[in-house]
Amino acid sequence: MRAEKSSHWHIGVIGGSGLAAGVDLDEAQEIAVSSPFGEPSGPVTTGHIGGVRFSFIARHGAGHRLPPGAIDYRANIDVLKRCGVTDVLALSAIGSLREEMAPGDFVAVDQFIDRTVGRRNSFFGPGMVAHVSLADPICERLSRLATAAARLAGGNVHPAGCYIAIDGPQFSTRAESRTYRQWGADVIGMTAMPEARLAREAELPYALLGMVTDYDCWREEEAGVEVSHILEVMHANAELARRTVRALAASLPDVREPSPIDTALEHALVTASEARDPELVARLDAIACRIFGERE
Ligand SMILES: CSC[C@H]1O[C@H](OP(=O)(O)O)[C@H](O)[C@@H]1O
Ligand SMILES: Nc1ncnc2[nH]cnc12
Repeated sequence: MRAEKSSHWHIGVIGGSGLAAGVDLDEAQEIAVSSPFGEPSGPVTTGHIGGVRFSFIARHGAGHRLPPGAIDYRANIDVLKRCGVTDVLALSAIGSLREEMAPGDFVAVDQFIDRTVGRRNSFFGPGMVAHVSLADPICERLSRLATAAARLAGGNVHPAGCYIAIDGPQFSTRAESRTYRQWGADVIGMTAMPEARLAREAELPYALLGMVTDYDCWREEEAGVEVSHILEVMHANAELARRTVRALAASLPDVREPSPIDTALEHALVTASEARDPELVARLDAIACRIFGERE
């Protein structure tokens, strides 16, 4: 028998731009957790809301120190997993590529187009190869719960949307913005990839609530997006994000039923035992604890 996840929820919240102050947790404790994959964006704040455990990490670090390309997404996911997180809710500022997704709205992202390059996008590699499925990159259950919570908190929520991840740090050109619309992308950001890929490899159900801050630059008659505007919108909406997290805590079922994502690595590992790199396997002690805790 492989170790099962606990039947208690432990939600990891990744707070994006304008949300570094975190969520209000009871008996909050800040802990520095280290990762064999690198330097996480900062400490993890762990605590609870009404009996549900939450752990929070600020994606860009305290004071928004890190640009999207310098965030160690692997370390962030690894430390959340080490803290015992069962599910991850990511909160992000997003640009809208659709008229109907207006600034101030939430979008519960359900698909991605990944245009990022050169970011470390896997925990696996030579000596331990894994191919997880990413057809449905978002946990439908957590996304549904988060959507309902954001509505209860007073948000206008679009229940689906395709997020295109760009490297940045520059915003897009008008030609790119128009192209992404033609590709079927609904919203744009710089951080959800490889974050969502890595959460899947870590067997962590992942949902992304984006808060629309701008219309990027595809509306020809308007000036392109400016970061000062994005941060203004996010600061104005930070309380809505915090209320959403509280509403989520109140609405989670008492018992966390297992998710198929809890066993995403089950048939994904392809490297024969004798061909495995022991050093890499050791680094996977948290990410693949369910597998290696038993076999190695
Ligand atoms: C500060 S504006 C651009 C910045 O905001 C978004 O970050 P996050 O997803 O962490 O909220 C966007 O992806 C860019 O990194
Ligand atoms: N227009 C935009 N492009 C990329 N990332 C964003 N984050 C918020 N708005 C954005």
